[in-house]
Amino acid sequence: MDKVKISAVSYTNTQPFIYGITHSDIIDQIDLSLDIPADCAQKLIDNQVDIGLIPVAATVNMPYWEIVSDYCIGANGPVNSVFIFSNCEIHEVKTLQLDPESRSSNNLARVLLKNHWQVTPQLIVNAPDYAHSDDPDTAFVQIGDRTFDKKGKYAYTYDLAEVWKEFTGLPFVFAAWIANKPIPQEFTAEFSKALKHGLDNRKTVIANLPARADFDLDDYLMHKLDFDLDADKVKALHLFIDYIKKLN
Ligand SMILES: C=C(O[C@@H]1C=C(C(=O)O)C=C[C@H]1O)C(=O)O
Repeated sequence: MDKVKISAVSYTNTQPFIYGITHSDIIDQIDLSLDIPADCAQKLIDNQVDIGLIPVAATVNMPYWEIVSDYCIGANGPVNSVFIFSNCEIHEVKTLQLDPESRSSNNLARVLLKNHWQVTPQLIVNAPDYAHSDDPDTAFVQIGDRTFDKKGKYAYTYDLAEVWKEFTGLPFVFAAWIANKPIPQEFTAEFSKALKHGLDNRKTVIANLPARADFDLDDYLMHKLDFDLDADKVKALHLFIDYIKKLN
């Protein structure tokens, strides 16, 4: 059988899954690549891979997709790695610079700005520096490890999973394991077991990560991230997709 091609997110949030996959026999059946979230999505859309840990917002452009496994990159309340940082209070924002590596959080920011905060800033997709502007009315979507040392560096900080929870009462799913074609059940069952193995060994994963003085990796991987794709998260995923479709 050909190997199953899989693209996973190259950030710290995915390290438990990578540990589980690479410490299970299923690794012999997998051709694994690590990519930024936007590229995970593009590879799945372009059929360069069969399964991706892709930003759920990217499913909006896919003719066929199915969820693989009961695991995801989610949060039930603050996630501590997905923010709008801003030079001004959120209601004053005139320009929003998007994060080029994101698909879900850029859309989550737009959904919350429109429906929760009720402001409609101009969007900048390819800012010269996505993380910086001297303009006093500019805000920035930022995700992943690049945010770990950023809190306190901007005048205002908004954790987008926390604001989504205030807005909907629900957890949030940033990325899920999604296939662009039907995957044999024998494979998905073993793949799920490998993912669970990684989650069960998070303490080992954390011990193996380079320690950081500026970020609590244990709190992030054990508490802030919520990896279980439970019924509330599936509900949130579909609600989010509905909001995205109503954006324009
Ligand atoms: C929690 C996070 O979730 C992520 C956010 C994503 C996005 O905005 O498209 C995609 C994958 C996840 O890595 C994060 O990266 O900090």
